[in-house]
Amino acid sequence: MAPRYYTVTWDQLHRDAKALAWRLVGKGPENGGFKGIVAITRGGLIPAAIVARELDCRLIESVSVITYDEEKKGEPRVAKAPDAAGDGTGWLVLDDLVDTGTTAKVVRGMLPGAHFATIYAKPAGRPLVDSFVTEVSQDTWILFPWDTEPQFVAPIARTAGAGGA
Ligand SMILES: O=P(O)(O)OC[C@H]1O[C@H](OP(=O)(O)OP(=O)(O)O)[C@H](O)[C@@H]1O
Ligand code: HPA
Ligand SMILES: [Mg+2]
Repeated sequence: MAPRYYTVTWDQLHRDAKALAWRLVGKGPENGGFKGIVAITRGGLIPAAIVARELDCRLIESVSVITYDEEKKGEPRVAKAPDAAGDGTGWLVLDDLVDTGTTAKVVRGMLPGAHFATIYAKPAGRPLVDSFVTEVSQDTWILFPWDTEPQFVAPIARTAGAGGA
């Protein structure tokens, strides 16, 4: 069956990232706010930039998890560890979405003390996140604005084989 696509525009991403920030404000070291944000590259970078601005947070760390290699499909590899975040206690980890949970499992293993948040969550990965905004079905592929661009589509009349006026 063809996958369902959920297209997210820049406007929608900004709105959803701010909705996530609303859920996170007032959380973190006993309400004083998080020590810092760990962005999971690359998809978490833009959400982290938006949430950092809304939470007035200026300490940003990153972690790079590569979940496939040419040789071994699906073996997650940590290309850059989030050294500044220690065990994650008092830190907020951000990603764009959780799908199977593979990435989240690896990052939670490194940062067990962190609050883990994503903008979008699919059912399989949902148990791994502490906060998220929108659930999408497992068979939906989210198209992010950084992966897409508006393009020309022919008028229906031309694609339906009918002659135009
Ligand atoms: O729950 P999972 O099945 O692990 O899928 C979710 C992860 O997949 C995507 O990243 P990807 O690995 O494509 O790398 P990128 O963020 O650098 O594009 C997305 O940004 C999440 O990090
Ligand atoms: N969309 C984009 N990237 C992804 C997805 C998705 O639904 N799942 C895992 N990586
Ligand atoms: Mg990613």
